[in-house]
This record gives sequence, structure tokens and C-alpha cells, in this order.
Amino acid sequence: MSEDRFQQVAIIGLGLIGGSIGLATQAALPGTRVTAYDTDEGVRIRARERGLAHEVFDDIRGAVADADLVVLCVPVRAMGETAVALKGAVKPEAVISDVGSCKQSVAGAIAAALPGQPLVPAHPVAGTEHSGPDAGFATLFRNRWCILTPAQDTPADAARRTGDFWTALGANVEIMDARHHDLVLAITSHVPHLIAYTIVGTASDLEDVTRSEVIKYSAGGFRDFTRIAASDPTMWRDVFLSNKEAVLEVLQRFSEDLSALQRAIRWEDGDALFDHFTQTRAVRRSIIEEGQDDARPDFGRRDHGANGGGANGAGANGGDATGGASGGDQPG
Ligand SMILES: NC(=O)c1ccc[n+]([C@@H]2O[C@H](COP(=O)([O-])OP(=O)(O)OC[C@H]3O[C@@H](n4cnc5c(N)ncnc54)[C@H](O)[C@@H]3O)[C@@H](O)[C@H]2O)c1
Ligand SMILES: O=C(O)C(=O)C[C@]1(C(=O)O)C=C[C@@H](O)C=C1
Repeated sequence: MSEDRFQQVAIIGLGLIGGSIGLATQAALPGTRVTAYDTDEGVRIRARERGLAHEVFDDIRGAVADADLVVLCVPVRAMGETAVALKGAVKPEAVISDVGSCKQSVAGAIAAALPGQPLVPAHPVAGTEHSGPDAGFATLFRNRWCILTPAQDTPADAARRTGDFWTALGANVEIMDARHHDLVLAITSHVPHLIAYTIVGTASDLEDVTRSEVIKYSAGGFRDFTRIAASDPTMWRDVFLSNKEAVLEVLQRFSEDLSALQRAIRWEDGDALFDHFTQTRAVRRSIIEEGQDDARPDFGRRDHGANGGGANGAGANGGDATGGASGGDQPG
């Protein structure tokens, strides 16, 4: 850890990601003061109860006044208005960062609101389907990627210090161009979520299969889709509207590939199906070999009742790929 680490970190938005940053910072950087703010009074009360920050302010200006790093952890389409609220309230040298799931639109909105302020956009590629102040846990970022997308003119020391911050929280830091980030995440995260939202919606709309049959027989693959499809509607509405071009580009390719598989089934082309499934199995195996399998506590375990072990017993994800399937927003 370099000598010039941030002395005070302000977190704006105390849901899954903001809360996890607050807990992880207090655990990993005991000398760093953590201040925070959320627009929702109920969230602020719960954040104080859970100790997500050293101090949770009732106004955003108080939370950021002495901060060296301000991390915006709000839905992506709320980033711009949140940055506007920081105008004149932050120190001129304070580094502004965010955790938004798409980077081009967010960086543009923050830079427009706070011209000249050092800005280092970030995206921790770590999460669960849960949201809100009870969802966060200190180990969320351990051994997960955090992608930074600084602009060409971002001061190098601001990017380095932000990278050091995420490394201290346990993440592996990578620098990427914002546009490329948005394309990569469209295929690895955004479109998979859209597919989950679609298949779960289709299943609940089928006339000849009852909803209770869907629930009763959703043992494996479908149940995993329902976990993803339980993710926060506000967050994902914002992601799709903010990363529109990249998502539509990937969806175009996806529809073409789906049509090819549909054709192979129609014409009973077993070789085409077998070759395709063999290739996809290899992708899964290389993810596991690279140690990129899910690092969340107990995630992937099939035994019910395994608790993710988040702070205050607020398990991160109900334990396994099936645990969050009921659609409940908060972990048990
Ligand atoms: N959930 C994930 O898996 C995940 C992973 C990586 C990044 N992200 C990104 O992190 C951000 C936060 O996501 P989350 O899952 O923590 O959401 P969340 O719903 O758990 O928390 C968001 C919080 O922001 C607050 N908020 C909304 N508007 C605000 C404003 N204008 N000012 C202050 N607070 C405000 C809400 O009250 C809420 O408490 C999003 O941009 C999302 O794209 C999410
Ligand atoms: O694991 C999950 O539940 C997630 O949805 C996490 C996930 C992802 O798609 O990998 C979701 C959105 C993010 O921006 C980063 C991570």
C-alpha cells in the first residue's frame, strides 16, 4: 500500500455495492475514515445500524466535505444528478469515482457535472441479485476484477491511488477503455441478464404450463435463471438504457446464433448441436481453470441454508445458486 492512500472515503448510495465498499474499507483500511450518504432515510437508518460507514450523514455535502475519494454507488442514470449535487461541496483535488455497470455514459455525465475534477470511473465486476443496505458484505470484492476506465487526461496518480484502494479491498485491478468495457460487459453481464429476464417471463406467461408447475419443477437450469432475474429492476432498467448500443449489437449476434441452433434442431443436425455444445463446455472449463469461478462466500454450493456469511449475518446470497430463486429482495 502506497503512502498516499486516501484518508477519507465518502460513499454515496448505501445499497449492495456502497454498503460492501463501506464494510470492506473498514476491514481492510482501519486508518481510513468512511463517510456516507443515501437519499433514502430508511436506508440511512439501516446503514447506521449495520455500521456500513463510520458516519452516515443526512446531507450529501457533509458526507463529502473532507473526502479525498468520493465513490458514487447509485443506479447509473442517477450518477449525473448525484455529481451535480457535489458541485462546490468537494475539495478540488478530491478524486471522484463510481461503480456503475456501464462506463461511457456514466463518465460523460460525471465529467459534465464536475469539469476539471479528477475522475477515475470504476466497475467492480462482483455482485449478487440482492440489493439495499442489508445486502452488502465485506468480502464481495475479494479475488474479483475491478475495471478502471480513466480518460486520457486523467491524472496518473489519481488512477493509481484508486487502483490501490481497490487492491486493498481484495480486487484485481485492470485498466480498460470505457467503450471497450461497455462492449465486453454487454456480452458477459448485460445480455445474460436480459436472457434471464426473458426466459423467466416466458415461463410465467405460458398458457399450457401453470405457474405452480414452473415453481415445482424448476430444479436446475431454470432455477439459476430465476436467481439472475430477481436482480434489482431499477439498476437493470438503467443499465440497458445506458448501454443501449453495445447491448443491441450483442443481441443482434445472439439472435443470429439462436436462429442457427433453431435451424439445427428443425433439420435434426445433431453434429452442429454436438459441436456447438462441445465448444461452450470448453469455455466453462477455461473459466474454472483460470480460477474465475464464483468467489462469493459459499456460492455454487447446492446445500440449502448455507449462509453467505455477510456482516451481521446478512448472507450475501442465501448460499447457493438456488438460494435466491424465490425472488425475495433481501437475503435471509
Ligand atoms: N448489483 C450488482 O451486482 C452490481 C455490481 C457492480 C456494479 N453495480 C452498480 O453499482 C451501482 C449500485 O448498485 P447496487 O446494486 O448497490 O444498488 P442498490 O439498489 O442496492 O443501492 C443503490 C442505492 O442508491 C441509493 N440512491 C439512489 N439514487 C440516489 C441518489 N441520487 N443519491 C444518493 N443515493 C441514491 C438508493 O437509495 C440505494 O440505497 C449501480 O450503478 C450498479 O450498476 C451493481
Ligand atoms: O452475480 C450476480 O448476481 C451479478 O449479477 C453480478 C454482476 C454480473 O453480471 O456478473 C452484475 C452486474 C455487475 O455490474 C457486475 C456483476
